[in-house]
Amino acid sequence: MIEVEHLSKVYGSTPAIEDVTFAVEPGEILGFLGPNGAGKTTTMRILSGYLPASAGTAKVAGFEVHENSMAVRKHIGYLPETPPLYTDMTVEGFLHFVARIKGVNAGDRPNRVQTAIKRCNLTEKSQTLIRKLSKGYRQRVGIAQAIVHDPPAIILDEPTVGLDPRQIAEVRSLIKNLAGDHTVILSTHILPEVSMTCDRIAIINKGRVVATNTPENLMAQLTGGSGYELEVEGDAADIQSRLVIFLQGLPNVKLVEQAPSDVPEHHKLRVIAESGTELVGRDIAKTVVGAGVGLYEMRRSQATLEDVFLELTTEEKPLDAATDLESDGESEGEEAEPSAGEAA
Ligand SMILES: Nc1ncnc2c1ncn2[C@@H]1O[C@H](COP(=O)(O)OP(=O)(O)OP(=O)(O)O)[C@@H](O)[C@H]1O
Repeated sequence: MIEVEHLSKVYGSTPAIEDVTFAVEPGEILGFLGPNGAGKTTTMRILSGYLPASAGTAKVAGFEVHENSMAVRKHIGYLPETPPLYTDMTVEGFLHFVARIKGVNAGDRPNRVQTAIKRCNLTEKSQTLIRKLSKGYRQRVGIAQAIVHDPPAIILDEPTVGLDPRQIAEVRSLIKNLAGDHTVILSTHILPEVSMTCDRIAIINKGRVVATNTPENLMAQLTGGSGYELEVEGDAADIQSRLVIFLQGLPNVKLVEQAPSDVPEHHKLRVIAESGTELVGRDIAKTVVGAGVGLYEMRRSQATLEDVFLELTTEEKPLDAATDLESDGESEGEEAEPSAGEAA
């Protein structure tokens, strides 16, 4: 449904994205995750047909975004970071207006507008002027304008920014309900957002896609993934010379790390599994006891999405072959300012 190949964008002499490649399957929700300034908005604006790329291609529903930008706008719903709303219109009036400019037939418009209003829980506000709405309701109108023409692909740039926790939960469940019938790309730098909402994640850092995979696979591939955390009691020299060495000799153990502890004789260890393998907890417990060390506590630890994100965006360390990696790309392009009225 969405295919991006070797896409680059340069603003003046500043590269914003370089050689970005990924695909989104029909009905899938892809989380586009990256720190501030990573290039998420730039990629989304190119995909929506509002910004020309400097190099590479992007196709939505089979249409090349630059060559067929009008067709793309009909097949895509776009919610920019700041929804462009005509605040002197009522919710329903604005959605009729957007439906018209998106090419929905006059006969179909009332039905499409009512469907978008219902899906976004806007029924009680449908006759309210947009300027009188709270931020949460405005965001829902932003999503309603993105789906009113029933596009197969929807692109949402930071859809929950500035919302309160209840509104965030509502917007997330709305997005989940859109999947299946629609292909969704959701940009965010909020980690729980992607793990709760998305089927797959593309992590972008400094303009490059550094990983694309399911959240589970990313966590499984992470170096220093799953393992056990131990709290043990004993002489520091014994821990170092015996226990750590014994633990390191167990099958599938990649590394044994020692964390600082405030209490003397009380030590915290982390036993980390080789990528893609599991450790046997019973063997670890036996090893501790066999080394003559007291075992206070032992619990499984799993790499979190935050670990993955920090590892990939702090050091730009690529994952293994199951992850899409991008190579260098060169491009040139023009300066572009965000255009007004992107939704419309
Ligand atoms: N109109 C512009 N002119 C010049 N440089 C720009 C322009 N828009 C973005 N950039 C630069 O391009 C890079 C990518 O910006 P972009 O807005 O795409 O990142 P982002 O991942 O969406 O960030 P954020 O999460 O902060 O919105 C940044 O270095 C930014 O400063």
